[in-house]
Amino acid sequence: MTSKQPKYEYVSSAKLPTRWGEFRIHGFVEASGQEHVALSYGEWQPGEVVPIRIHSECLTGDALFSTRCDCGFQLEKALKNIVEHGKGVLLYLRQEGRGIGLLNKIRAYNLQDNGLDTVEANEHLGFDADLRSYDICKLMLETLKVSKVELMTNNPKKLKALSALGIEVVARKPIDHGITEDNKHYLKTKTEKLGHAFDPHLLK
Ligand SMILES: Nc1nc2c(ncn2[C@@H]2O[C@H](COP(=O)(O)OP(=O)(O)OP(=O)(O)O)[C@@H](O)[C@H]2O)c(=O)[nH]1
Ligand SMILES: [Zn+2]
Repeated sequence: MTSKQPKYEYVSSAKLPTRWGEFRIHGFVEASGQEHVALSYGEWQPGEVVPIRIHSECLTGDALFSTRCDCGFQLEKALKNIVEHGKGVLLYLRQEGRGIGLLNKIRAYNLQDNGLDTVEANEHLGFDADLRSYDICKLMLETLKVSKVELMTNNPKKLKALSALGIEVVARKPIDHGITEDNKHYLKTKTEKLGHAFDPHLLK
């Protein structure tokens, strides 16, 4: 008899107090060994619409205060929104650099310092513009008993990916927070080439 190994595993959870309130952190691991975490706040009934953010790892923006991108600002805003709303989930996916990894992202930044845009830089290095997968979100949300969501994002790919996984996306909440002179060009490129829904007035 053959038994199919689960592709992902839920490992454990613990309290995670933050500057904005006390979350719970949940650990997940993929068969490849890649680790991810989810932060949950508050409680909900089965079938209730829960505000969520799917955030891809950005060490430079999330932890090192970089203003080259909007990631750190969005992360902080998402956690604040969740606490203000009284409930919600942050899925923190460890797919740094849109899936190319930290050191390749630094290579891509170097190319951008020399004139390429964020998409051209990825392509110059031999990668697609965006290598991320959102498949693990299904297990993470199932584990947290979330089936209907309001998604904080400007990225249409995340909406499509969740719907394809059978998660009902009831609404999109824009998260256009953290636009700086350092990241305007990057955000414009994401709007023009990757389909992000940014209000063009904000990027002038
Ligand atoms: N390859 C590459 N990755 C980048 C660059 N700048 C930021 N990133 C990565 O882009 C990802 C941004 O992820 P998210 O915060 O989920 O943002 P998003 O896909 O733009 O979608 P929303 O913020 O939800 O609208 C992170 O993994 C960053 O590390 C870059 O110039 N090149
Ligand atoms: Zn970033």
